[in-house]
Amino acid sequence: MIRAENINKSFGKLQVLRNVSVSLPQGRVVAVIGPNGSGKTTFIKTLLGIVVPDSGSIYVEGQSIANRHDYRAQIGYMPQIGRYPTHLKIKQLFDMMTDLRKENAPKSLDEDLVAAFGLRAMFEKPLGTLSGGTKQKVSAALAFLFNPPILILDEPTAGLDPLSSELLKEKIQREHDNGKLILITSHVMSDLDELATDVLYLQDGSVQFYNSVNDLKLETGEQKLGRAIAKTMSKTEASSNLSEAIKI
Ligand SMILES: Nc1ncnc2c1ncn2[C@@H]1O[C@H](COP(=O)(O)OP(=O)(O)OP(=O)(O)O)[C@@H](O)[C@H]1O
Repeated sequence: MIRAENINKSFGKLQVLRNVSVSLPQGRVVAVIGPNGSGKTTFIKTLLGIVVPDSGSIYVEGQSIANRHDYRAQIGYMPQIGRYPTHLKIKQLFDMMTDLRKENAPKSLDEDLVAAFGLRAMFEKPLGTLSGGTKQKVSAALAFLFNPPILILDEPTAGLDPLSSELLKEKIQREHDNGKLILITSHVMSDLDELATDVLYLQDGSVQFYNSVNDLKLETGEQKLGRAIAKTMSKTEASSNLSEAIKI
């Protein structure tokens, strides 16, 4: 469970997150969506402690993350672009990560994705020589490796071939069935339609809405998530235009 309270973040004059407050419970797959530059990755990075908010608080399993790092062991993170030391081989990266986690690593590693993606056959390849998609596979396999209760996946299927994308979605679904909290940012609506239980929509750094997928579909009468979101957005815009008009 993650709770964010009144998160604000600016980079110079640009305010990227505005009073973001949300509760993200275990057992949900929350799609974090919004236009390019709306603050999705920045929000995710505040949860991971990579970006420190200017104000507001974040709690993981009820405990504030301020000035702590140990909570990170509960989160598996797949970045939008994995940047790894180029000379390191895949095997060395996995060994290094396992070594770093030694004290709080689980008894058995989750190597489902290592097997599904056939990564073992590439273990001796230096990371700098890998294709973009293969690097994505390494990032995905690492995110799931320590069986964390929370997964944060930034554009997980971008750059993956169709089969690998399906394998990753099947894995996400299995971990959802295991009761994990999974946050996904993606612009691929069909993927989110298959996976998400909830939608957190950010625009200009503010939460426009945070609803369950079922409610969004019921309220709009739309069966497809993309259409349900578009309809919800047009209602939100219409109501904000109306309130602007009333002010005038
Ligand atoms: N470290 C930084 N320094 C300055 N500006 C930043 C930094 N990180 C992000 N920004 C700016 O903050 C805004 C939000 O960026 P962010 O990456 O969070 O958006 P996003 O919603 O994830 O976008 P996309 O859909 O394109 O991935 C952008 O205008 C971006 O240029």
